[in-house]
Amino acid sequence: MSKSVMELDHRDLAVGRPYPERADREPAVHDRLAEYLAKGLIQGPFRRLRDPVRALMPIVEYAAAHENALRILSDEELRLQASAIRAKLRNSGFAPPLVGRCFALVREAATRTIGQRHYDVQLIAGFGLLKGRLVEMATGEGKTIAATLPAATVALAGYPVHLITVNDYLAQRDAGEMRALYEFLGLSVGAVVQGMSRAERRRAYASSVTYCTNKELAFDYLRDRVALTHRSSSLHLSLGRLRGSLQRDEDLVLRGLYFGIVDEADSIFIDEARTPLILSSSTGAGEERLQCEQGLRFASTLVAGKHFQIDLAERNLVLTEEGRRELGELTEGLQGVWSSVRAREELVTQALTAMMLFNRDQHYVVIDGKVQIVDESTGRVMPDRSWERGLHQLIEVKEGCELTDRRETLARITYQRLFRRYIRLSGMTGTAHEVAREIKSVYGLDVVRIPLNRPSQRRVALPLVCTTSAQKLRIIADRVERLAMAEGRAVLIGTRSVGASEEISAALNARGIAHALLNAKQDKDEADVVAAAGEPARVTVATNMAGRGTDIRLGAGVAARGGLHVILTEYHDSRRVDRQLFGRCARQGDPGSCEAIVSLQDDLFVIHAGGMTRLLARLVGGGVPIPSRLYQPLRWLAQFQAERRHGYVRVQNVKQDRRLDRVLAFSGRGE
Ligand SMILES: Nc1ncnc2c1ncn2[C@@H]1O[C@H](COP(=O)(O)OP(=O)(O)OP(=O)(O)O)[C@@H](O)[C@H]1O
Repeated sequence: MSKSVMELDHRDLAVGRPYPERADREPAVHDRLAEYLAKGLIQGPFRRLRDPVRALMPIVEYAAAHENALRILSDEELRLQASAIRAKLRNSGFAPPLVGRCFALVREAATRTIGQRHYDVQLIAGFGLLKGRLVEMATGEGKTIAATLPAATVALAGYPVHLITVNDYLAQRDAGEMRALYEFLGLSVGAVVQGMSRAERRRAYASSVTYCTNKELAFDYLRDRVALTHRSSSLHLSLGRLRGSLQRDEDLVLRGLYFGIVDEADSIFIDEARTPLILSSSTGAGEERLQCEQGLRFASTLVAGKHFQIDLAERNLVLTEEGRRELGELTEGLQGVWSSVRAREELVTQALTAMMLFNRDQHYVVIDGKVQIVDESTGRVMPDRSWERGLHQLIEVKEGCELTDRRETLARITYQRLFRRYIRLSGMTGTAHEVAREIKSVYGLDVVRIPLNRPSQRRVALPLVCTTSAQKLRIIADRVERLAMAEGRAVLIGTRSVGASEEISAALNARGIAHALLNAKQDKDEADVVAAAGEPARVTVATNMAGRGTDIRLGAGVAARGGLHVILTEYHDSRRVDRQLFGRCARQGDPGSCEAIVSLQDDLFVIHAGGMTRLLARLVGGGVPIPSRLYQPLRWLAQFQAERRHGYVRVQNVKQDRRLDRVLAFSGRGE
């Protein structure tokens, strides 16, 4: 039976293969049965007695034992300690007493370089990460610094470490803020972000610790897979390297998948795991523009409900029998793609999808005459990505843009499969327990909840549910006027789409309320906008770009006035994402408050709980909303339905992956 991630010790990291990664095989049925029985019969009765946090606590004592001795050393002597511990880690592995000593060293180095001393709870979290757990640390509890403990320990032992996060801003910020610490210990740091050349990427991945995003990592890995498949086998790779004939540096960018620490792990493991990553190459636009224009023209003559059915919740669209007949008549006598029944139905279905299911400033933005996809979970544009099967070109024609070339798939992978290939994987997030079961079954990671460093002072107000969007905008503007203008607090308003952020911005402008806007279209000054968001009377309107990971520091006097106030203007498909937005306030024991001001016209309610929403709208009429728990069942139902649908897509993704795996194994190809 293959070892689980938790059972590995440092020797497992020292695999001698040229491109180390874990073989990604489904466990055999008898192995799964044995594991199930062992858990149920042996561990089951004692489960309640086992406290996963308690098992990690001894690390605090081990580290404390070295603290005084390290504190009196000069910088030079401390650096010598760091180089002395390298060989020990390499030879004796990650035994808790040695890890404790290493953590004490990193803690002392952090105090001297970045002016922050790891809290005890951060040592516990760091040890959990080193052991391959998914640690749940509440928002703002300092995951960035906690991750430096296992990252530096594994890097000192000589193995490459990847710190994977959700966007370029965070990858760059974290690498920049932690650089002095790593360099003090004799380690190098790299960051991989969009737009970097292969040589720059290779240099960054050659560093001891590399900060990167899930997307950059996945595409770099896919490119390596393609390069590797072009060689006859990994045997060839080893022989080539032995002979020195293989120019490894020319075609591979990564050094394999050793130790991966995934930040915002629920977002990457769950929310982003609905779409497989596809590496494609250009095949030339050719006749496409004309076809797309014809497709959109035919599509616009078809009638919803009669010629096609739309399912907004599933984001799905199908032609009816009548629609097919109508299309046959419309295209009668036409040549090329229109003469094939299958091809024309596919093209017109995609044209309808482009028209009905993809909205500008929600699913994409048009910047410099180009259609750019907006990632719904992070609120950011993804300039290198395009939709498949002609959809991207149809949207370009719909928006009157230049047509980009059609793409052909070269390789594909799901996040589920990619991350299982790390020899040791761990993760951290503020919001994991809702999805702990899925994370355990798909990635093999146990969730450990880390206690707070200081009690939270966050005040969560009851939600306010307005009847209409217009009423919602009015109430939000009132609230901002009172909290920011009159009381001088900092206010962050979170929206779900670029369009919604612009609507709120317009409503604030109409009242003369100065504010900063941060969305996929205005992301140039992101670091400056975030840096100023905690200043007195500052108002910031942002999409999810300012959701996860963003650390808003309070300006002078703001804490005394109540801290940052966060307004959520639309519930997300998942409660976890709502909690992430609320987590921007009241960090590290600061004061802060948050509330939801939403409307019965929000997409989440209309699409996923339409019946209940209409009923409530009738009952309430157009009255002034009062904060209430009354709407909780509506929120619960809508988010439950949305999550259930996303869960279904993820399961299908994993199944398709397994099917592809079997087919590719049969045909002898890698990916
Ligand atoms: N040990 C420490 N000493 C001093 N300041 C700290 C310490 N740990 C964290 N902080 C500060 O706390 C703030 C929050 O840290 P960080 O952004 O890493 O939290 P987080 O857990 O990643 O939050 P989120 O869940 O929102 O991503 C930062 O300003 C950071 O500098």
